[in-house]
Amino acid sequence: MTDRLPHEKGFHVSWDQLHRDSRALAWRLDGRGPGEDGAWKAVVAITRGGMAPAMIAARELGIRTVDTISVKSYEHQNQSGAKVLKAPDAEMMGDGTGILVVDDLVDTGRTLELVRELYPNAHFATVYAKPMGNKQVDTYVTEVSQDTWIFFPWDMALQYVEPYRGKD
Ligand SMILES: O=P(O)(O)OC[C@H]1O[C@H](OP(=O)(O)OP(=O)(O)O)[C@H](O)[C@@H]1O
Ligand SMILES: O=c1[nH]c(=O)c2nc[nH]c2[nH]1
Ligand SMILES: [Mg+2]
Repeated sequence: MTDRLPHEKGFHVSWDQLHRDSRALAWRLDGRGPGEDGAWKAVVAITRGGMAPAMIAARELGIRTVDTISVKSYEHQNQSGAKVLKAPDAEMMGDGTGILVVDDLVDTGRTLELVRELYPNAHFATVYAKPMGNKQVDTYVTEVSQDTWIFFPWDMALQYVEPYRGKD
């Protein structure tokens, strides 16, 4: 996105790390819902990046009702133009009460801002957060600096690298 700072650093997340961090997120949310015994009504993943963390959190918390919201961000000249391409079940969502909305990360906060406008009473959780957007998140696990690009395991592949001293 044009308004993002250049990314000086890279934060590489393996599947194993993502699993551990998503579990840690789930444990922080355990018993904090508005239902009996602090139960949550449902998990809603912001696609696509929120799907793996949402699945892990739903499994940890014993939540079987899982839905998705798809948000597409557009590059407009003067204002943000995020648009919902696919909404979760309206009856289930209501104003968001008891709903755990999960994404992989918050960066500028634009995606969560839009979803928050639609469901103001939902609880917003991400695994990773950058400072620009962290006020949009209720619960997260790890903060990285704004000039860090987070590389997720689904965007990466193992590759051969030359030895430091070159080939024999
Ligand atoms: O805080 P923001 O600046 O809005 O950025 C965060 C969003 O950007 C990425 O999704 P992206 O829109 O790239 O789509 P994807 O999840 O399908 O990869 C990420 O998964 C978050 O949803
Ligand atoms: O893979 C990603 N890494 C990031 O740091 C990021 N910020 C916004 N969208 C992102 N996607
Ligand atoms: Mg996303």
